[in-house]
Amino acid sequence: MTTAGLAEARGQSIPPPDADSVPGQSLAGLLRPYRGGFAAVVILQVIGAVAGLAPLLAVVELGRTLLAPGPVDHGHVWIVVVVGAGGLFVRLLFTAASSGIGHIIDGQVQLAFRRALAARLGSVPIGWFSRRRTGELAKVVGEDVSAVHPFIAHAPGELVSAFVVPLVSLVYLFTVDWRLTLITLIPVVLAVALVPLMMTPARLREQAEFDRAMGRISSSVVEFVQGISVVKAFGGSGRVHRKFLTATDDFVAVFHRMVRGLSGIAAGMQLVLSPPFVLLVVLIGGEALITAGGMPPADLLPFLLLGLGLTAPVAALGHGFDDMQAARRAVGRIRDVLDVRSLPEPAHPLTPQGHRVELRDVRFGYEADHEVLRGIDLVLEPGTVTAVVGPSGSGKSTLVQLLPRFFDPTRGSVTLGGVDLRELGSRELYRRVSFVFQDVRLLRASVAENIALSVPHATLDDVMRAARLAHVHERVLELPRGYETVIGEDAGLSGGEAQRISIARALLADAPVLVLDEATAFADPHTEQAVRRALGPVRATPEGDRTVLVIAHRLETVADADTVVMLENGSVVERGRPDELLAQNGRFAAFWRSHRSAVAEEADSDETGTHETGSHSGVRQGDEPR
Ligand SMILES: Nc1ncnc2c1ncn2[C@@H]1O[C@H](COP(=O)(O)OP(=O)(O)OP(=O)(O)O)[C@@H](O)[C@H]1O
Repeated sequence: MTTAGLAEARGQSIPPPDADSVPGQSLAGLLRPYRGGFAAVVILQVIGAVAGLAPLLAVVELGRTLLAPGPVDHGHVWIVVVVGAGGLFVRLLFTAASSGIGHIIDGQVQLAFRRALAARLGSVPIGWFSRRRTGELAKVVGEDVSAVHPFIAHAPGELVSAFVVPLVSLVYLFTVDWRLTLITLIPVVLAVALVPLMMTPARLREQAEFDRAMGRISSSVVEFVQGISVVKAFGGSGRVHRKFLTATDDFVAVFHRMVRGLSGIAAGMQLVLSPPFVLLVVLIGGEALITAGGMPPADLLPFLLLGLGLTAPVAALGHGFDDMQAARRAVGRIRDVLDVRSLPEPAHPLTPQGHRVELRDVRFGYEADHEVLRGIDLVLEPGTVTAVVGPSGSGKSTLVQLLPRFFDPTRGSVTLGGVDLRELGSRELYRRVSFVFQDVRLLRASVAENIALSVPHATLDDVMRAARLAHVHERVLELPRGYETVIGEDAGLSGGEAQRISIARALLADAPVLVLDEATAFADPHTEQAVRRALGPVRATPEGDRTVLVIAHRLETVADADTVVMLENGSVVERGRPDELLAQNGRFAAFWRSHRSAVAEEADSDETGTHETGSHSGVRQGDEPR
């Protein structure tokens, strides 16, 4: 059973979000409210960029005035100096304002992204989490959202200024001398001409190989880190280490190939955009025009000063390219999460009558072309325990997860008290259905809070009563701060203890429908008693007899069940009372016999001391409460 325990904690405790609080927003939709802000950033940046030309033009004008024959016009010089200084001041003021607004918008956009992601994560099917690692989701909400920073805070302003300044300069230079302007553009034209050479199929193939080689390194590191205990215990470190070395060697080869292909073009680009080359072109062209074309020497000055700025757009496109690529990939991952379909909430929720559970021709597959449940018909009567048994992979976990609506069936329906679960509000659903699965998730909160997740107003007496029923009270009292002990901080719990806390949680919730996956990994006597307590004989709840569905692993649970359902390959192959099924000597009887001999063998090996306890498997403790 793989379902994230996060789901368990959520299902029993955190109120599901209201349907209308879940925004079905796309990225464009999220950015729409900031259109005005982006416009302000761009306008302020344009004004700042244009004003920034004033000091340069002032220098040009000063040069011309001072170099002109005849007496110097001091009044004119002063005006030019003041205009230049004023331009500089305006530039600083407006670009600072533009950058400030850009950063404020960035903060707001990041907050909006994180809120949208949180809302979406709160509304996706709980089962969706089972296929994702917590770290992967934390990366999307944390790092990936932060990675949009250059995209939102810097790109609009920087790009605008990188294009506006050369454009205005060009217009001005054309008015001075159109011939030298065209000559000054030669480096830009050469640089642009080199760009297609970076995009040839061979270069793109090398880029793709580079990405793949990076991916191989990352996955070999992840494999090593995640499986470090298994790798160490089973001596596989050599193999994993070799895999890492091969991945890095591969990467070096791919990187060399890519650099060899690109280096000539990149060097050429650097050369033509470099200030010495630009100045050389301007000087050679200017000199030719002065001597042969009759251009006044003072007119060379603006080209020397402004010519260097003309290459800025090309440089700007290259500069920050990696950041922008990273931001694009991050935005893609954010969009993937925002695009996950929410579990629809009914517009007009219905109220179930009683808590009879019925599955009618239920079909379900995680992938479209592979059905895991193939037409299940099942009725769970109140006051009865139904045990699901079957070989590994037969679909037991998938089946029971449909009751707390981890997924909706792809065909057929699951009803509770005559109401399709899809017509039931999720608050109502989790009030009526509680579950204890193997993958227990305890929050980094006190023991009392962990038990009272689903009933936040429960008194300490209620909590202790539930803990006693779940046979964990004595153990809690031994913890450093009793019920106030913060799990994962003040103390850790064994797998069985965590399982019992989770059972106490379900017992306190006292929901009329209980779904339980009996964990054999924590088969200590206390946990077994807790499971037995959860299954009965105290089956009555304030709302009538409890309906229980259990994935049974222990023979006692199977024998005590009212009904046994034998699953094979996603279909019910036998069902009935356990003794009757045994008497029929069919599939269940065969399964029972092989199970019993396996248990006997295990007991023998226990006696010889070779039994594995697996005490911590499937338990995550000390997660931050949400
Ligand atoms: N999250 C998932 N994504 C894709 N396939 C899944 C997922 N969870 C289970 N499956 C597949 O669905 C099938 C049924 O799995 P399920 O866990 O329901 O069986 P099970 O009877 O509970 O097995 P076990 O007793 O080993 O826990 C298996 O083939 C499994 O690989």
